[in-house]
Amino acid sequence: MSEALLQVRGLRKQFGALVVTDGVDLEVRAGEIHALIGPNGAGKTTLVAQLAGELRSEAGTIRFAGADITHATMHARARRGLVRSFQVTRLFHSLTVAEHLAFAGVACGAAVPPGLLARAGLEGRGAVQVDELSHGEQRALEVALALATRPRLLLLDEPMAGLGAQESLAMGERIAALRGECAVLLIEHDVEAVFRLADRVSVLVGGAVIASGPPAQVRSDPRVLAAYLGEAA
Ligand SMILES: Nc1ncnc2c1ncn2[C@@H]1O[C@H](COP(=O)(O)OP(=O)(O)OP(=O)(O)O)[C@@H](O)[C@H]1O
Repeated sequence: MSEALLQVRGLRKQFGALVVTDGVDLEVRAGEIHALIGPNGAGKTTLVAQLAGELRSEAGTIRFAGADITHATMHARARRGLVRSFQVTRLFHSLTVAEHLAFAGVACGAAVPPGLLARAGLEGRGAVQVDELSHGEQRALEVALALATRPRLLLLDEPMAGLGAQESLAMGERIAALRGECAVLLIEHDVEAVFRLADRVSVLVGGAVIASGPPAQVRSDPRVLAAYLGEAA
């Protein structure tokens, strides 16, 4: 079988005496929706920051699209197509949706893909200032901004957090529509949404991946039931 798009081996991060990720092994295949689940404090957000290049790792290797990117900067990773979504609420409140997208296009030196607003559920909202968008629309814009850079792997850290049931469903549909176009590594606490959406699921517990595979297999894995899903499902 060909090499996975993302190959993580033995990745480790500690803050002072606290070891947060510890020997993480993970593979994400091209075009798949891969969910990363696990209990609070398991190290999911830390791992995503290590993958995106925001946090340096103390040990381990990260290969992406055939290259060793373990020591690459965040920008170098993004140029290769490894991109995380950023919170628009941390960006420019007074800029419009269209202006944000134009910036994202300039930042990655590519034209914004056609139809991006419609695909993000933001059709007709280009002229609206970001601080006038609903929370759900802001989260949708975050995904659209990341997609504007034409990623090969999109890292999404809880894109459904704080959304209502309808908005969550719509976000799930938009993520599902990316399947085959770019790979997605999705951190999500809504276990039902994860098992509906993902092609494969990895379970992070205590800073290490204890199981990885198709949803049905992971869901019935005794180690996963004991360490996490027994309480969540
Ligand atoms: N910058 C930091 N400095 C010190 N400790 C940190 C830092 N970032 C995270 N931690 C600690 O690392 C542990 C893992 O945090 P992390 O946010 O990665 O877990 P998580 O799996 O994403 O949790 P959640 O599901 O609750 O979001 C926690 O104990 C957290 O307090």
